[in-house]
Amino acid sequence: MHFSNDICIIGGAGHVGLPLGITFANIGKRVVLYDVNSKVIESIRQGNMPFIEYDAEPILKKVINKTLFLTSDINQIKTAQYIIVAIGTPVDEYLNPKLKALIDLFIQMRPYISPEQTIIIRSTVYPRTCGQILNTLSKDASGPWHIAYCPERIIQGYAIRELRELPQLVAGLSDKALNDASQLFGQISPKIIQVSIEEAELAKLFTNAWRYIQFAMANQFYMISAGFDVDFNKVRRAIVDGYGRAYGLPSAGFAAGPCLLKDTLQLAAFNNNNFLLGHAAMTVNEGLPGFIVEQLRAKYDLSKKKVGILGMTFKADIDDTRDSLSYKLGKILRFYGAEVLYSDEFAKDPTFINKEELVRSSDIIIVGVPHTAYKTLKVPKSAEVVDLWRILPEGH
Ligand SMILES: NC(=O)C1=CN([C@@H]2O[C@H](COP(=O)(O)OP(=O)(O)OC[C@H]3O[C@@H](n4cnc5c(N)ncnc54)[C@H](O)[C@@H]3O)[C@@H](O)[C@H]2O)C=CC1
Ligand SMILES: CC(=O)N[C@@H]1[C@@H](OP(=O)(O)OP(=O)(O)OC[C@H]2O[C@@H](n3ccc(=O)[nH]c3=O)[C@H](O)[C@@H]2O)O[C@H](C(=O)O)[C@@H](O)[C@@H]1O
Repeated sequence: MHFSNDICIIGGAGHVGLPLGITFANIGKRVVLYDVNSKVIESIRQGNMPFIEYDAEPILKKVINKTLFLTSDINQIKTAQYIIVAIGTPVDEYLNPKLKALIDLFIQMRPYISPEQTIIIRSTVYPRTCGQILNTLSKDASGPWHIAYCPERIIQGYAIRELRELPQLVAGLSDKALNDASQLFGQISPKIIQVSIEEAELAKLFTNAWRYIQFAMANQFYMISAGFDVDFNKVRRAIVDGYGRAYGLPSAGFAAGPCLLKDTLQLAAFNNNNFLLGHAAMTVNEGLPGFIVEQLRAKYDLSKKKVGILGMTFKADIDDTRDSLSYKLGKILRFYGAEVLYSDEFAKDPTFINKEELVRSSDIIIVGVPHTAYKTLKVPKSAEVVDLWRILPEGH
């Protein structure tokens, strides 16, 4: 069968789908990005990245309407040899994985796909989801379907570089799926690591849970140090100095975003909520804003204070506010009557003020996220500063 396109990415306007599409289009593949968000599609068509992904926009401008195309017409998925699925896979308000959207997508796709196509799941999935998708597609005795799982492992903001640097885990529910997906990703990844579907599903979740737990470790140490009136950063520096076994100890700070917590919870749900370390990490990381507020409350009547939060995104030097802990911090401060000011270098919001104004008008300044621009920000000596990341200049 002849396909007029090489790849169709479902969820192609998202943080995972778009940089991946740009990367394949840049090596000459004909890529169609299919997404339900037609407003964002239009903007990408004009060559504009809808969010920060370093180094992506110049390549987007080069490939758009040449090898990279956008559509909100589901019919287009018929046209591609490979279908890559990169839609979101969140947990719900009861901390359970929301599987329905992904399964429903396959039910919706079913009339437009054929067994000649290779389907690659890129989203992070709850274990055994890939098998369920195969069952869903095979219900009417059609097939055989070729489904691969190739989890995305980039960190947001640096996908263009990391897609070329990171080894790619590849698993298949058929030999053809495994070979096709390995062949495709072999063209952009330096190394293909073939594993079983179950191994790949767990590998992805273990990676994120492991990172989340590491950050929780640092945050717990920070809280113990603070309760003891000791500077955790100094302790950390002393620990890692010349002591290789401790190099992996991160600094303390808000560990948040759309992936680490949600993937830790997916793993917990899969293991019948028997994941003590994962749940403990959630308690520690999600408890950090409250801990900071309690420390401040021990010193001040917050109802008489203006508190400024520097950095509203979920991590440094990007514009994504999804699941950022800075908002939770703001909410708790307001609960205790503080007047709260927000500022960010990248996220746009008409209620935010600029960083200079924020530091000028706040009694207490808390760094939510260590944007590089804060390295040279002059903070009045009179202000109380909470800077877990130690990003502000020394001696404020
Ligand atoms: N953001 C990241 O850096 C990473 C995310 N992941 C995983 O990748 C997956 C996607 O995450 P993000 O890209 O961050 O999400 P996102 O929300 O940025 O992108 C998802 C895209 O899918 C579209 N979409 C949703 N339902 C659709 C449907 N039925 N048909 C067509 N398009 C649809 C949305 O409009 C959106 O543009 C998740 O499973 C996530 O855990 C994995 C590694 C890194
Ligand atoms: C194990 C791992 O490194 N996971 C990555 C993570 O990427 P993500 O874009 O969420 O960024 P991240 O740099 O890990 O940051 C997540 C959170 O951790 C915080 N953070 C980061 C570095 C640090 O030393 N301390 C810290 O607390 C950040 O501020 C942020 O709130 O989640 C991605 C995902 O699955 O979405 C995954 O592909 C990435 O590889």
